[in-house]
Amino acid sequence: MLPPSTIPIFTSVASYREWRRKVAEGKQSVGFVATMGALHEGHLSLGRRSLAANDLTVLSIFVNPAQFAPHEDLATYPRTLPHDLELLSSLSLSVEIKNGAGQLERVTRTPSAVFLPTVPEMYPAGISQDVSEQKGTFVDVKGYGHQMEGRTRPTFFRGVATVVTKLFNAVEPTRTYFGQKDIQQALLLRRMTRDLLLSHPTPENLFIVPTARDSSSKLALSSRNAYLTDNEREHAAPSLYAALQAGRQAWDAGESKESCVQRAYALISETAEKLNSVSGEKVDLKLDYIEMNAPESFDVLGATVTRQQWESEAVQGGNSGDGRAVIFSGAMWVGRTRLIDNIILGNPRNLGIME
Ligand SMILES: Nc1ncnc2c1ncn2[C@@H]1O[C@H](COP(=O)(O)OP(=O)(O)OP(=O)(O)O)[C@@H](O)[C@H]1O
Ligand SMILES: CC(C)(CO)[C@@H](O)C(=O)[O-]
Ligand code: BAL
Repeated sequence: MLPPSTIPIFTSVASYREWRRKVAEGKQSVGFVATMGALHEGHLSLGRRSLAANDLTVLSIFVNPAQFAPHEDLATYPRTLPHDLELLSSLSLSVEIKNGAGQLERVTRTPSAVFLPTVPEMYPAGISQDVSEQKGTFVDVKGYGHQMEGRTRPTFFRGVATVVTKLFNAVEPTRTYFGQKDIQQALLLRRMTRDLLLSHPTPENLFIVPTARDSSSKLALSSRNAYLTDNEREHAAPSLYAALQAGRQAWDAGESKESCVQRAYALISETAEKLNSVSGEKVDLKLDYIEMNAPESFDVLGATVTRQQWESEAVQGGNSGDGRAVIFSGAMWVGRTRLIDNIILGNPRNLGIME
């Protein structure tokens, strides 16, 4: 039984498509936000971007087994559907639009539909989390899924690209919105839409929305933050963003990549030492990686590269010269919770990140 919702919920591709067909007759634009639920302000910020630019907004909630490795947290991933639906019911945005007579009119937009498919609906042939057992059709964005997050989660992007292709095929969005928090995911999906010649959405219509953060600690909002204890959330988790900021300062001051990464490492080590020297609840803080990567290839920057060298090097496709962007990202374990975060060194607009 589904919890009550003021927004229509579609649990099958067929029922969604029937609704979508009627919408298409009215030639209305459809904005789409894909989520795994346990919604928070980060998801809502994506929703608002969609409401601002589209006649209709569809959100999906689907915890995709294919992107979790067998040892990962699929079973315990937070599932909070009633609360998610409440949040979506109170999501609205007042926008000015041109009416049929060409006059400006103020209207209030709210989400139009929630796509809430079951696992068999998304994987009719079944799905194993073990890639060696999988059969059928999968989408692999070759060459872009093994760096950064892909080093620790080698099958993650295959699972993401596969499910997002299915979601795009089902939802047929005009525009779609992904979060900068998962920057590799967003850039890889944009590449996928280009490589697969998708029309719903086109690559230009895949938008990347800046990371929503806790207003005081600056911790990136994330569904998995629900795993954190109060102590971990307050004292340990914010050190990842602080470490990235320390590295940024060094980059801006002209230090080499290696030195920037070391400064970031140092900040996390100091935090870990401090936490372990005070009595009380033990906080187990372990860095997975902190690295700088080129946004076009995800290649790791050379150890001696400085900002000046990076900006003076020519690259194809707009991301060169002043403000040439670098992805500075990291992942860290706080107890049993794996957190990720990133900042863009240089101009985020060079990567098509919204303001
Ligand atoms: N803090 C955030 N700011 C902006 N976008 C976000 C934020 N957190 C998640 N998103 C985006 O919301 C979309 C759905 O993400 P998802 O449902 O996995 O949430 P999540 O908080 O990233 O969960 P997890 O803890 O599993 O990483 C993705 O495009 C993701 O990048
Ligand atoms: C894009 C996505 C919804 C695919 O399952 C997921 O990876 C996420 O929530 O970021
Ligand atoms: N937001 C990314 C989803 C995942 O970690 O599985």
